Formats: sequence, C-alpha cells, structure tokens
Amino acid sequence: MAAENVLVLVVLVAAAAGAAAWRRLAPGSFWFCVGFPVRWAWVFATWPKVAAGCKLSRKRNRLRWSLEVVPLVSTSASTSYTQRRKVRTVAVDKAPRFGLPRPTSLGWRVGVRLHDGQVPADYQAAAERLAHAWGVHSVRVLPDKPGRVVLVVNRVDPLTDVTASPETGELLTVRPGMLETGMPWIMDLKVMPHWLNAGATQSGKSTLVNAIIRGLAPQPIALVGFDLKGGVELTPYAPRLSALATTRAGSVRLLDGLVSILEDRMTLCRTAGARNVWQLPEEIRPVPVVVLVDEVAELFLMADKSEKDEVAKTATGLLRVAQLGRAFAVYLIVSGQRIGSDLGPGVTALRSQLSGRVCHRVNDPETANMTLGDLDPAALDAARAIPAETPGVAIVAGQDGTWSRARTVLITEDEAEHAAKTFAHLTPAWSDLIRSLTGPRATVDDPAVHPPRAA
Ligand SMILES: Nc1ncnc2c1ncn2[C@@H]1O[C@H](COP(=O)(O)OP(=O)(O)OP(=O)(O)O)[C@@H](O)[C@H]1O
Repeated sequence: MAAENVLVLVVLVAAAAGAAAWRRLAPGSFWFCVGFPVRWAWVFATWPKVAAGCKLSRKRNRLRWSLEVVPLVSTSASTSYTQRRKVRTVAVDKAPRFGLPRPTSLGWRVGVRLHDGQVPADYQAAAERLAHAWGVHSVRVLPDKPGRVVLVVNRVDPLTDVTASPETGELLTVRPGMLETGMPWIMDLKVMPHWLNAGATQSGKSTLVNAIIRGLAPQPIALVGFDLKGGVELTPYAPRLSALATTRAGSVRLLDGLVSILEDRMTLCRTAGARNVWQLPEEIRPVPVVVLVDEVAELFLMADKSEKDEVAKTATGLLRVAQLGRAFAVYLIVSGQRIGSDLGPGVTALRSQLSGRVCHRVNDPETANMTLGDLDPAALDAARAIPAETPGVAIVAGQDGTWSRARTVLITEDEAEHAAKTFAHLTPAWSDLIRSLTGPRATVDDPAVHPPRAA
C-alpha cells in the first residue's frame, strides 16, 4: 500500500513539474490547452455569484421544494412540530447567459445575452468589478447585436512592452504601435485621411509623430511641416520635409501653397473625369502630401489684434485642406496639448474634419472632450484613466465610433531623424509640388517656407 502511495506521489510531482516546465517554455500553448479550460471552468462555476455581486443578475420566480415547519400537537405545556415538504414560488438570482467562450492569446472573449431591460452601458459600468472578480487586467465591453454584448477579457496588459515596426510596406499606411487586443494598430491615411493627436506634455505625442515619420519616410510621398514652436520639433526631420513653416507668416504662405496644390489637383481630376486622384492613371497621379502640424494651438493664438488676419487666414486654410484633402491626397496629422474651444471657432470646425482621433493622457477634461467627446462616453472615461507612468498609451478612435486603448512603439527622435536622412533622396522639392499640373498659376515658390536642407 505504501509503495502505491509513493508511486501516486511521484506521478503527481512529475505531472506538476511537467506542467510548470510547459508553462514556462511554451506559455501560449499551455494557456490554450490547460490554463484557459481551468480558468473558464472557475469563471463559469462562480458566475452566478459574480453576476449578483456586480448587479447584473435579475430576480426570477422559480418553483422550489421547501421545508415547512408545521405544529403537530399542542398542549398547554408544549408544542411539537414536524417538517413538511412543499412546492412554492421563490425569487432567485438569475445570472445572464454566456455564449460559447473563445480563448485568445491574451485571455478570452465571450458573448453575454442581456436580461430584459439591460443595456450595454450596464456592463460597461460593471467592467472594472468583473475584472477584479476574475483577477484579470481588464474587461472591455463591446456592443454586439441587439440584446447581446461581448466581453473581451485580457489577463495581462499587452501594452506594457510594445515592439512593432512602423513600416508596413503599404502606401500611406503606418503601424505606429499596438492595440489593447494585441492586434497591430494600423493607421491607413487612405481610409482615415486626417488625424488629431492630443495629449498633455510628456504624454507621447511626439513619439507618435516620430513613428509616423519613421513609417512614411521610405514611401513615395511628400511630407510638409508646421512647427510654430520655433521649429524645434520638426527641424531635425527637415531632410525628408518638402517644406516647413516655423513662423506665422510662413504658415500662411505654406497653407496658400497647399490650397493651390489642392485646387490644381481638383482641376486635373475634373479634366480627366475622375472623382479623386486615385482614379487618375498612375502616370499623371500627383504625389500624396502628408501635412504634420505640431502644437496646433500656436497657429490659433493671438498676441495682439494685428495677428487677427493671419490667424483667420490660417484657420480657413487648414479647414480647406481638411475638407478637400481626402479626395486630392493631402492628409493632415494635427498634434496639440490643448484643442479647446477657447482657441476660437476655427479649432472646433477643424476638429470636426479630423475623423481619426488619438487621445493621450490629458490634463484638462475639455481637451479629452474635444478629442473624444463626440464618440462613446466610455472612451472619454478610458482616456481620463490613462496614468502618467505609461507615456505613449492613448485612446484611438475612428469614424465608425469604435475605439481602442493602444500604445505607440517607442521611436526616438534620433531614429526618426535617421530615417529622415536615409530617405532624404525621396523628398519631392516644394517647387515641383506646387508646379501647376494644369496650366499657369500665380502662386510662386516662396523660399521662406523651405527647410534648411541638411548636407
Ligand atoms: N510608447 C512609449 N513607450 C515608452 N516610453 C514612451 C512612449 N512614448 C513616449 N515615451 C516617453 O515619454 C516621454 C515623453 O514623450 P513625448 O516627448 O513623445 O511626449 P510629448 O507629449 O510630445 O511631450 P511634449 O508635449 O512635452 O513635447 C519621452 O521620454 C518618451 O521616451
């Protein structure tokens, strides 16, 4: 008997050691084969209790056997009792029903059927409680079809260490980082032409711009910059910039140039019977232009009334570029710490044209509101919850109202500068960009907006 016990013990120890080694050496397959089934069995078994604790259950009347105490004999001195079984209606907690769970490398996804009267917001409100009850990093609630939500559960934060190359090899597409789902974060300017990149100081805005420059530099496109903080942010990338404005007057001239490029492309498309430049034959298709604006507030701030005209011209120019850019391949990436309405109506109008939104950690609720406020309120809460210790983490939202937590890959200024120098030979000259494609034009090539070319 003792020998059998020892044998069982040895087998158990060997199995535990094998499982530990498997988990260490191949955590992915261990999770799918062992970790997830065990975890799900526990989640399923404790769901009624967890759902009741998170106030997601509903009371339902059910027939139950119950024991009833009935007096039998009663004398003046004592009463004796007996118990009788009886079926009666009792109110019980009924947890919402799960669909079939699907394991993912980061956790699992499972559909949940809503009880009558419930809405997805009830589950969003309970998401944090669910995460604590299940001991996981986060629970995201995605609306599915009517009457159903999908819970996306992440055991760990996939954004603690992001490694990705911003280059995708596809025109006007970059991969600036990773989404919370573990999927790459893809920024495709052909689909989402204009982006707003907001965040407090040290939140990761410049790193995102670095990643975009790193991803776009090897592509056959033109990059143009506006940097009214004296050019300190964008000047290092001058070799890959076709033009850079560092003063207000320079900005007005550069915007004039961009608007004339757009008008010219419009005429070209009209003459060729095309709705946009992508319908033009490749030989005459103009080069796409990506416009990087650093600290947009600087373009709208007025020191005194004398600047009023220039600010108005800048606002109109930017708005025109945003409105016409999609069809004529001029794309805007606007960064800023503050995008509040106090900067004037021009900012609000511009914001409505920037359908791609990236909201890093923000200091003032108004900037978060301006960046994400017209989307899902849960996105706003998620942006406000970004801690200062995780620069580069942002809420990324698109036109369709969907949003995601994401983190930029850390591309330093040196790396972006190196890319700008390496691919400097791909930089179209500003004079070539503004040379009329359709006939003589009054716009002249203004050297004031040219960046100093690095040797
Ligand atoms: N994805 C990331 N991973 C790790 N560190 C990051 C990431 N993004 C940014 N950082 C770090 O955070 C710091 C601030 O980043 P960054 O300069 O991009 O912020 P910013 O919003 O542009 O700040 P400012 O407005 O002051 O220029 C930098 O030291 C950078 O290295």
